[in-house]
Amino acid sequence: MIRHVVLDIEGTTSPISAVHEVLFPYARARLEEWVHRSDPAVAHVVTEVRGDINRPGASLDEIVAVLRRWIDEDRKVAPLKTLQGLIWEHGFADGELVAEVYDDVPPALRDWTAAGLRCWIYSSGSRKAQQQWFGHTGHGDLTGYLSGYFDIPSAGPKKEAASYRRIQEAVGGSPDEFVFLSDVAAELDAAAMAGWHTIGVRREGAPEVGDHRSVPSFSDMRLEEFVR
Ligand SMILES: CSCCC(=O)C(=O)COP(=O)(O)O
Ligand SMILES: [Mg+2]
Repeated sequence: MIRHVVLDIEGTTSPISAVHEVLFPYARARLEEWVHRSDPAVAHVVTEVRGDINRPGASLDEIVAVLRRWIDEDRKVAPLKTLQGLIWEHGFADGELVAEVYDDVPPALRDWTAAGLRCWIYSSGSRKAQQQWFGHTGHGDLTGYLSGYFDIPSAGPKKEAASYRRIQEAVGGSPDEFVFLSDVAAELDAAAMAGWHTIGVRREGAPEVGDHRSVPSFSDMRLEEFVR
């Protein structure tokens, strides 16, 4: 029986454009100023970037250039995601950023949690970013429906089966109690390899998701199919 619904963000709960055309440019425009801040969390990010590029002596200007390139290439790497999360946190607090979630997401979260399912987020965005995102949506604060958040540092990359096993171990329960919803076939493949149920979410115009059962929106998922 399904007990845990694990959700991807970009392309699943939220439009890809909300991440790529709003969040990414917001962080990109502020990177330079942030990298030069004397803040221990930022210093940790800088050290991690230097390690990732194997250049312990890289200047801050070089770090900024690397981070900008990673944003442009949509690289899902931990130091970039951590720094983006720090920058976005301020944007949400100031009211400059509001998270866009599809209209069908809040009622589905409400219905699933009311039926006893636990809902979790697994995204490449940092946990801080995920919490800010669901705390500041155009539909209000949705964090009350969420049991927890997983990101690259806490679970691992989304296209590796081991990451889903780590989430399952952290949450508890057997693999067949988990269902993962995502728009990316390789992520669904990895979850299926870990023994999870999978549902492809194909928002308008989205590509196919291989052999996984798919739905165009959360409203098209009948709860009884989950809890049977
Ligand atoms: C709102 S969290 C930030 C989303 C993000 O940075 C990202 O890269 C989206 O990755 P996902 O794993 O949700 O596709
Ligand atoms: Mg996605």
